[in-house]
Amino acid sequence: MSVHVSQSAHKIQLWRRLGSVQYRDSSLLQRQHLSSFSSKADRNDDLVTLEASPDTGVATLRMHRSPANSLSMEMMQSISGAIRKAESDRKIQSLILTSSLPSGIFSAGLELTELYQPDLARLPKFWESFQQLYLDLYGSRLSTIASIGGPAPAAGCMLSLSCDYRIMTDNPKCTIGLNESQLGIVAPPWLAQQYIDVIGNRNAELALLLGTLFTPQQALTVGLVDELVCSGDSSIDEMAQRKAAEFIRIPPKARVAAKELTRGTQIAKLSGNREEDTEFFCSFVTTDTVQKTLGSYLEMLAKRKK
Ligand SMILES: CCCCCCCCCCC/C=C/C(=O)SCCNC(=O)CCNC(=O)[C@H](O)C(C)(C)COP(=O)(O)OP(=O)(O)OC[C@H]1O[C@@H](n2cnc3c(N)ncnc32)[C@H](O)[C@@H]1OP(=O)(O)O
Repeated sequence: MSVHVSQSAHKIQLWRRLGSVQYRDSSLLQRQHLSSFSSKADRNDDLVTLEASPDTGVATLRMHRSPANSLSMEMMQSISGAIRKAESDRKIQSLILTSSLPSGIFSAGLELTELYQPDLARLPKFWESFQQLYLDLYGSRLSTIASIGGPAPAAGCMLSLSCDYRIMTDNPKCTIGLNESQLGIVAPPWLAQQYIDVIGNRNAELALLLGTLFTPQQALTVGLVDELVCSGDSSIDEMAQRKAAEFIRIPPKARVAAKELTRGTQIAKLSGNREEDTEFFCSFVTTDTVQKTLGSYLEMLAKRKK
C-alpha cells in the first residue's frame, strides 16, 4: 500500500510539471463561449426514476437527464441516491440500470461542462460524486444489470462496467467504450482496471490507447457486453428482467460474497485513496493542455451536430 501511495504522489508531481500553468492563470478563461455547452448545476429532483417491484425483487433505475444522460454532479448523486434507496429495501435483490430518454442514449459520460472551464470550488465535489457512484454501483449488494439501448461512451461505459451483466441493443450506431484518450484525458486507474478485468489486458491496452468505441458486435466479441438484442426489439427490458430473475435464484449471501471476491480489492483501494485521487484529477484536468483539447472536442461535437 505504501508503495502505491508513493507512486501516486510521484504521478501527481509529474502531472503538475507537465501541466506547468494551472487553469486559474490560463488564457482559456477568455475562450469564446460555447453556447450549447453552458449549463452547470441542475435540479436534483427529476433526473432518475426508481421503480421497485417487491413481488419480483427487481428495481428498475431509469436515467432521464435530457438530452444525453451526461453525468453532472447532481445526476451522479441522484443515481447514487437511487441505488442506496433500492438497497435499503430488503425485498429488492436486483437492479436494472437503463435510460428512458426517447433517443435511447444510455449515457454520454461525464457532463463535459463540468470538465471544461470548470468551477474550481465544485470540481473536487464533482469528482467525489463520480468516485461515490462507482463505489455505490460496483460495490452494490444487489445484482445489477445494465440494459444499454444506446451509446455508452466513457463514464457511460463505466456505469455498465460497474454492473454484473450487460445487455446491449445491436445497432451499429450505438457504440460503447472508454474513449477518453480522444478527448485528451485518461480514465482514472480504478476505471481502467474495470476495463482490464472485463475485456482483458491486451484488449484494454489497445482500446485505452486509441480511445476505441466498440460497435455492439465488437463489444460482444471482446466481452464488453454479455448479450445483444436485435435493434428495435423491445425485448431488451424483458431480457433484463429474465436475467435479474436468474441472479435472484442464487442465495443472496453467496451471490454477494462471490461479488466481493472479485471486486473487494479494487473497492478498498479507491476507498483508501479518494483524496489523493481527487487531487490528481483536479490538477490534471485543469492544465492548459487538457483544457485546450477539451475545448476543441466540444467544438467538434457542436460542429458535427450542425
Ligand atoms: C485520478 C486520475 C485522474 C485522471 C484524469 C481523469 C480525467 C477525467 C476522466 C474521467 C473519465 C470519464 C470521462 C468522460 O466521461 S468524458 C465524456 C466523454 N463523452 C463523450 O465523448 C461523448 C460525447 N457525445 C457523443 O459522442 C454523442 O453526443 C453521443 C454519441 C452520446 C450521442 O450522439 P447523438 O448524435 O445521438 O446526439 P448529439 O451528439 O446531438 O448529442 C445530444 C446532445 O447532448 C449533448 N452532449 C452529448 N454528450 C455530452 C456530454 N458528455 N456532456 C454534455 N453534453 C453532451 C450534445 O451537445 C447535444 O446537446 P444539444 O442538443 O443541446 O446540442
